[in-house]
Amino acid sequence: MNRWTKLLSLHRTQNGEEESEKKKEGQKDEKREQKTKVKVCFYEVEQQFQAIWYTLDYISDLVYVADIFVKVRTSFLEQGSLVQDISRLKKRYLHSFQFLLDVLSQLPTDLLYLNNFFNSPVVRINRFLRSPRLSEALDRMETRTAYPNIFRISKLMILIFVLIHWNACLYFALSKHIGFGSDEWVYPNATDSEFNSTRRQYFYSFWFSTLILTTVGDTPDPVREEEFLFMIADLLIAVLVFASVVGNVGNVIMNLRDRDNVFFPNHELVKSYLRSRKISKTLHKRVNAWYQHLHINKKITRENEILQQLPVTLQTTIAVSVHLPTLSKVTIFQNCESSLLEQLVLKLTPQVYNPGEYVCRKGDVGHEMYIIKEGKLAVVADDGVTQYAVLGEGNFFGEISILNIKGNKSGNRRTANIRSIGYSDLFSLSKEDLTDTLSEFPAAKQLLEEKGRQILTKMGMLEISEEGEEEKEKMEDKVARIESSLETLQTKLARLIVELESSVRKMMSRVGQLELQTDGWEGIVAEGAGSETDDEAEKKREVGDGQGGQEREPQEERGEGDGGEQNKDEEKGEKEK
Ligand SMILES: Nc1ncnc2c1ncn2[C@@H]1O[C@@H]2COP(=O)(O)O[C@H]2[C@H]1O
Repeated sequence: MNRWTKLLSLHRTQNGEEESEKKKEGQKDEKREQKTKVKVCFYEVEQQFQAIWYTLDYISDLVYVADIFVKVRTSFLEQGSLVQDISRLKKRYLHSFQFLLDVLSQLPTDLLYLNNFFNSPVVRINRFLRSPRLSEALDRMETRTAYPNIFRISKLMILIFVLIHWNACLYFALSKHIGFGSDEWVYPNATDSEFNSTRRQYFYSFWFSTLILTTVGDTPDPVREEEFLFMIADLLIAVLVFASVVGNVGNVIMNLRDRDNVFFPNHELVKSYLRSRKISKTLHKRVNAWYQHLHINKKITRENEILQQLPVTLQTTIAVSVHLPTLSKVTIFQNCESSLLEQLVLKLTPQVYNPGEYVCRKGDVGHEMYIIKEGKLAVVADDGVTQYAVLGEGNFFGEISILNIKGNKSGNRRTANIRSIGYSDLFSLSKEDLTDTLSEFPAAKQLLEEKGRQILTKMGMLEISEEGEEEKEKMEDKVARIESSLETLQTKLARLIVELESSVRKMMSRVGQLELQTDGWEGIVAEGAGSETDDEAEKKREVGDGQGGQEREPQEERGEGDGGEQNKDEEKGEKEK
């Protein structure tokens, strides 16, 4: 605060001194003095509102300092995860180029005011180093605003305005440097009462600058070299300004048209088609009325296409939040699982019908069913006048012809005419999508079929033949029998499994026992082999001879003999095991 008052008082005393000097010195000295004041273009404005200028300057400095704190605490993404650790954030910021710019922009260059030569706001030029941060902030705002086109145009206009303002200041400063009124190009003589006021000076300069930068008006021809240079630089900038204005405005218009084309079907295209095909006026009017209704009431019929740019989960969430109020009014969807709604919601196609238009006609092949979002529709007789029923918000229709209800005499044909009473907003759901979804949700399918059956019965279009009844009973019997035999099979299988398990256990224990028995045999067999006596060898030989004698025995006995050998082999095998 002290510094601020000191700076103020310093400035005031300097100004006071300058004022008195001005009075003392003559006309020649005045010109020299003007040259030093060129640094500040509209000097009087600066003098008159010094307090305001200083306050604004230091408020903006405070904002810059606050921004440094914000920047230090701004988290960043590292390998997809958000880093919020303060020490890491600090370290990152302190090592960044942004930090260097921020420090340089906050250097207290205002102290140079103390030097008479630098006594000009130009000493604060280092604050311009903050401009990348400003453009970053503007970019963020542009992505967040709900009106990006208006924002873009406003930003462009403000930038052009600032550019024209700076150019006006430069023009005035140059005029002052050359001498007011010294030729046609410069600012007219400031001593002239008409051009004396600061307001007039600013407005004239701004107007002059606008003429040059927008290249829309005739400006006096430059006379001096400085004037030529100024004009050349300005005209070059003007080309860029003009190009960016045209480009940006063009972009905005394109965006608006694109948005309209995505939101609503292209009216111009259909119009020219109708013209080229010489369509009758009444039909033309109906088409126009439909387009008008879409535009005026913001009925978007291409929601699915617009949302397609988003990931599926986001699409579903948005679609559910938009359409849930309608779907929750539909009786069949009221108590159903949320997953069914989620599956359905992306398959719904919005459709809008004009008053008196038929949504479907009796006898047509049904390809989709409809859910009423808004409006009223009538089930009408073929005369188009007699109304059987009126359907409203939350009702659905068109399901009978696509559900393949058993006994439906009309098959896949529409059972009634449905006509829109006023404008009506519907969701259509194709046969394929409905079948796909309902295959996973049999309860909803049953409800739909039940409702269809009720209507068909009322209309006497449901066929319940005796043959059909018998067939049904037979089928039910068969199903019951299959069920009971399945149950018996299941019990038998369970018993078998238990038996198998117990015999496996028994076998294992037997094998264990045999292993224990045969453990000591190897050693005994080896010993026996070594001490085999001549008598034993003799006995063996005799046995061998006996076997040879058996070969000569009759057939019946051979069988027994073989069996005896087989038993021995089995015993050997078991022992080996
Ligand atoms: N009396 C009625 N009341 C309500 N809705 C009906 C009536 N008659 C027919 N509909 C509906 O109108 C639809 C016409 O096409 P669908 O036959 O596919 O399915 C029909 C039913 O959903």
